[in-house]
Amino acid sequence: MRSRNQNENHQNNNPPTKPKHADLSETVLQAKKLSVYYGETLALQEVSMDILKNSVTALIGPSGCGKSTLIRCFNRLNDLIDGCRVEGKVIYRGKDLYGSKIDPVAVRRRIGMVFQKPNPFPKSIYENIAYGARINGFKGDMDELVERSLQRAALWNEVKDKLKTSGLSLSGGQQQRLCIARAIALKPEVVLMDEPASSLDPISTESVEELIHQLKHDYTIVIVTHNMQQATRISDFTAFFNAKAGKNGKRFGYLVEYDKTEAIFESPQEESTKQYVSGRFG
Ligand SMILES: Nc1ncnc2c1ncn2[C@@H]1O[C@H](COP(=O)(O)OP(=O)(O)OP(=O)(O)O)[C@@H](O)[C@H]1O
Repeated sequence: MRSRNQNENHQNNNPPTKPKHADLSETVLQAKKLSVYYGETLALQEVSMDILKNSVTALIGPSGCGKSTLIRCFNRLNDLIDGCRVEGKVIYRGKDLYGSKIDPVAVRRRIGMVFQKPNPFPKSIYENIAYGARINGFKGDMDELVERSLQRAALWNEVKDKLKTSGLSLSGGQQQRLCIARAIALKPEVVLMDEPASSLDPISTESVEELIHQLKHDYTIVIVTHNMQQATRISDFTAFFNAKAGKNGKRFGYLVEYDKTEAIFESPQEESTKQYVSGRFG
């Protein structure tokens, strides 16, 4: 637990981990002194934070402070980036996801990802859900899984009469809900979302936000967003990241402050958080 007097000049020697007033919640994911390098360049320094079950945690901060880098660590997507190296740990269900015996594909089944731009497969709406389930060995009633996943993603009523048409024929907002349906069909415990509404119009954004709000009853959600109103609307906890130059002059990201969302926006403890959430920088 962070001290309210902690000074960010401490350079994360004693970083915040749990948001305040959240001690009773169960920790699902835990970053422990997590640093990420691209080649020799430090991108993110020693992040320690707990992600709490059945909550929405927003990662906010100026461009380049490492939000996407961090969220990709939570399901080992950074493995797919050449030259990306991770130090420290990500603990999920008592195991370090970066341990030698961990299968990253299995990790991504439990910890799904929804990206900024909707990326449905060039297949039918039905197959967008069924394909992933099938290759992951699903043997149950596929029609039922497709319907349930689309229901859960608040898309069923709009697509139930055209399940055979291409997922690419849907609007941007519908495509993003299809991608969310595809992610939850695999029954993940955690859903990571990297700016899931930033390419959507306001009405589609509202429906995706409403969906996120509902999904947290069954899933744990971590979302990167540049939209601070969105963070206040949908998240329970907010982590503010910033970037600064190291001795070599290169900038790296670090966690400044992590707390309940209302505390971050109404009574932030760090000056840079205050400036960021009031729109004075970034
Ligand atoms: N694939 C990559 N290869 C090399 N460097 C990268 C790569 N991805 C990110 N970086 C660098 O890592 C740092 C953090 O980038 P990242 O995209 O994680 O920040 P961000 O906070 O998500 O930014 P934004 O808000 O602009 O999306 C930046 O300096 C960026 O240039």
